Amino acid sequence: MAGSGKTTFLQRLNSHLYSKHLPPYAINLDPACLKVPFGCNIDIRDSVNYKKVMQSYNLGPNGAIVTSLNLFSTKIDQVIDLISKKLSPSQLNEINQNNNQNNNQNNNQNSTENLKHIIIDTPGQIECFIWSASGSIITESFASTFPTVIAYVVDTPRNSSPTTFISNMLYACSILYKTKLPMIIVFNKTDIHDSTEIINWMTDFDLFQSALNNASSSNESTTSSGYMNSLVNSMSLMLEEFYSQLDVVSVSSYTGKGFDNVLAAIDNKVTEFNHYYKKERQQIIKQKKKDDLLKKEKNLSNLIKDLGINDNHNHNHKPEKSKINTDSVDVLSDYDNSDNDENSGWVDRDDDEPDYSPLNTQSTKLGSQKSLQKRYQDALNNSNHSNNKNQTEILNQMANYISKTQ
Ligand SMILES: Nc1nc2c(ncn2[C@@H]2O[C@H](COP(=O)(O)OP(=O)(O)OP(=O)(O)O)[C@@H](O)[C@H]2O)c(=O)[nH]1
Repeated sequence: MAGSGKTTFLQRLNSHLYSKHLPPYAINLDPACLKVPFGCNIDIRDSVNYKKVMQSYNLGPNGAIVTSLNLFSTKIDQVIDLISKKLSPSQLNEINQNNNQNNNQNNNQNSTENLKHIIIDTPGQIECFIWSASGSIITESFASTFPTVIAYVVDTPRNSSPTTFISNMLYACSILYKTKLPMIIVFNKTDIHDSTEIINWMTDFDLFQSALNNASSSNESTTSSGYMNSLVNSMSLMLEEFYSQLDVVSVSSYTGKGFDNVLAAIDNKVTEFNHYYKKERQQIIKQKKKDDLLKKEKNLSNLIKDLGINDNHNHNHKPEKSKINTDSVDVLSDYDNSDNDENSGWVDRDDDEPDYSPLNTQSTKLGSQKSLQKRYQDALNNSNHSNNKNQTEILNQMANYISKTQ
């Protein structure tokens, strides 16, 4: 939340880690801030000029933050590479094993650094980072390479009213479900307001309700208080499930109180990330790869159709009967007279319609980039235009171009 003390919190966390001889890798992603009060390894302001973005694209402050982040996100792979180079070989091995990759393994055998924490400051406006495309790209890139934890910094004095508290928790809830990453709620500024009562609201519904009643009775002039109370009450009940997924810490970035608890909570959430979240992420990435391949397959079919060349891929698409295991499950088609019925219940496709059936999607036809390349070549070889040397050459060039760009 804007002004909750994120930058001050990171400044204190940075110095706390230094005092423990665990210097972090610090990144600033807020292009609009005037000054970063801690030493940054990567600062978005070094690569993007926020004021120029505003002028060049004729944007307001928030639009310029989003555009600056968009520009920066195009280089996020380089950022990840740079950080990977700071990792020790054993850390890198662990990451590569977890990600089933072998690349980068030998790049930094000489690295003696033992980097344990990467801290990232983000713009305060939720819509600029969490709900923007570049924000998703940046968080996804980090989360698919390193264990990633979100610290949601709450301005404790400003959240002493139950209504503001619930609105803030709804914000946090939306971030948790959007990013699908483990989250720590950090109650900041406890040097000016104690957070114990607010934290108790998260576990004790009666306490929260009496605080809400007290607040509304002291503010009787508000005509909508009845509606507001019942809404806030139901929301607090709804958020119970959300609270159970959180680690909560109270800190003062001003005095430095509570930062050992922050480190303990981070360790706890990293373990949680490795146990639960990573599996889910890998599933998502796998599904995304499958969807991408399907999309490429569809685009290829459309291209081949547009070029007017023959593609044997879409013919003979009916699955072989022997491949369908009908022994274990009774299906309607069991009652069909399959000998008399030519199609055995399979609907004929148009000649030019690509086959997206599950059987086909799992086959080797969609298995790799190579198979797509082969399909181009086969289609070109079968082309009616094969006699025309020039045209085939052009088609070959196009096929090469497309396979490179995919
Ligand atoms: N008393 C007190 N003040 C704090 C604490 N943490 C931050 N502040 C003050 O809160 C104000 C906002 O802090 P920032 O760190 O700039 O907040 P931010 O969330 O990074 O702000 P944006 O990036 O603009 O959203 C500053 O005046 C800080 O000095 C704290 O623990 N105690």
